[in-house]
Amino acid sequence: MEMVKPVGGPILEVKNLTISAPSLKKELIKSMDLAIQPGKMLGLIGESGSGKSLTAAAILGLLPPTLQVTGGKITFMDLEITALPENKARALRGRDIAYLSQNYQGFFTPFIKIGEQLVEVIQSHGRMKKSEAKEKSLYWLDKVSLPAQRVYDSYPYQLSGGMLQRASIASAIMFRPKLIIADEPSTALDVLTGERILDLLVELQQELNCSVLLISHDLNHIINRTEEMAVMYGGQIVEQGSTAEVHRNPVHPYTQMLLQSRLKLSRNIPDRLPAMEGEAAWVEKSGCPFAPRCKWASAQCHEIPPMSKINGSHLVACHAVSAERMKAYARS
Ligand SMILES: Nc1ncnc2c1ncn2[C@@H]1O[C@H](COP(=O)(O)OP(=O)(O)OP(=O)(O)O)[C@@H](O)[C@H]1O
Repeated sequence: MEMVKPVGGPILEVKNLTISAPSLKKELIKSMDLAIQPGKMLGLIGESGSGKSLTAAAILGLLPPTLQVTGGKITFMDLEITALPENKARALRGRDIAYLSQNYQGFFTPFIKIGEQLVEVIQSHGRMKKSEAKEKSLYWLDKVSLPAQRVYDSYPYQLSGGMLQRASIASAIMFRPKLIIADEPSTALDVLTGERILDLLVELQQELNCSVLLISHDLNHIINRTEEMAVMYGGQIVEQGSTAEVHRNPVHPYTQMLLQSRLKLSRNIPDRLPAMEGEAAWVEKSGCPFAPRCKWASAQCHEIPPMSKINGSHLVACHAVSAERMKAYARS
């Protein structure tokens, strides 16, 4: 499939995307706008149930049959993914768009050696002799800092969690994808192994010069590793912009709450961290999704707030952000 990258434009653009569950008469993602620039890492953060994985599934063309895209579109390079027939979407997945999930245990079939599985993946995407496919597999296993030959000859159950996640990364990047969707790739690992996996992802992104959508519920991961970030609540993006700017100047009350409840290294550690009040399931159905947990909520919040520009690429959807406050941010 020939694709042309729009000059100067994003590699992936999600425009006004709405995903619905018709049987439940419910919109799970509402009017979402998101763009990832070539060679950049964008972090998507939100509590459980906010819609991060559904966004990933829609980009991959893998929404369950009970859900539908009922508005908007997703464009990758110059292709409208949301309008692609399944065979074309399948050709895109695993080749131009790679997917990494937290479920590395389920990535490989248990009783087939890793090497055999990698060779099969390579051969399924094009003609290549087995010996060449083996060489390619060993190259990428080595690239993710694994003892290549040993892992190639191992069954999945013979590897540790961190090694398996590295092997799944090798499999995902073997075709030098233009976009990697990493959905909580470190969540199921211990803290240090998880950090190393994220470091590896950043290294590979720079080496391959590809774009990454890093999905996480851990704000530290997003702040430490991404250039742009988007904050999701109840199926909507409530704030987005450069990570440094959103970190320095969080404007949406939800982003502020997330940042306040973050664990930081400090000499003066408080006895108790400020807890985030309420539950992620408290979502306003027809207005600002965060209204039920927001201390600034007013009657106006029964309507969906438009995205307003704070400065540069920094955008926020909040009625409580007054014009004066925006001007003050723009001046700071
Ligand atoms: N097949 C489905 N049918 C109906 N509702 C669904 C379906 N899949 C997901 N949902 C709902 O859509 C919302 C978003 O789910 P999603 O899995 O995208 O959340 P998430 O932010 O990825 O959460 P987590 O961090 O726990 O994975 C949730 O309320 C979830 O219950």
